[in-house]
Amino acid sequence: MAVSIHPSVDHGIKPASPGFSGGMLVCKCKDRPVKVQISAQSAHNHVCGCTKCWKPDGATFSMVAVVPRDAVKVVENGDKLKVVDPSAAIQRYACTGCGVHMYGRIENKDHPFYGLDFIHTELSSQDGWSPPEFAAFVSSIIEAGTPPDLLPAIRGQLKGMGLEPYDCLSPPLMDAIATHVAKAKGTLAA
Ligand SMILES: N[C@@H](CCC(=O)N[C@@H](CS)C(=O)NCC(=O)O)C(=O)O
Ligand SMILES: [Zn+2]
Ligand SMILES: [Zn+2]
Repeated sequence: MAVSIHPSVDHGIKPASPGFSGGMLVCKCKDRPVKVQISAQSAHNHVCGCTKCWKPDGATFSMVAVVPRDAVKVVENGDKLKVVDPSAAIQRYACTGCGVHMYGRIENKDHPFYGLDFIHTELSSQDGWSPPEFAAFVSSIIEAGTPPDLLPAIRGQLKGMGLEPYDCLSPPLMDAIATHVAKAKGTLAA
């Protein structure tokens, strides 16, 4: 039986709208919801199976994308936000009322993804965000409680949806990380 990958992809993946330039992320609190204004189209959207990324109820994967950090502005009820794990590379700001992660920020200037914030575009009622392109950290769903013997079928399900499964990030993103590291070490090919 097919699992729910994520509610935003289970019934088809919506395409990006040309010229789309952002929207409002809203948490799930009825009272005083946290609102975060995003003033850019998302990039590198993907589903992530890791245990750290926020997943809606019933979903096996999170859906997560990046935007430039200066395109992220907390506009309402930011007093409800708290960093989930201050020791993580990505500081995930979660609503203390409903538990939803509103954005994730990297403060380490040497990190390959410094300057990009992580967001869950499903928290916005606007259509037109860039769609997920691949599935990351697929094997990590086992750590979150998925039976290991379901993995071959889940990888097949992801492929059938056009979300190529990887057990880390996609090859272009892994190459970008390695290029950053090689530059820092002085080993990048000329
Ligand atoms: N197997 C681990 C993988 C965690 C992991 O490395 N997640 C990736 C993808 S979001 C990452 O970049 N994490 C950095 C961080 O959480 O700060 C888990 O599921 O907890
Ligand atoms: Zn909330
Ligand atoms: Zn993740």
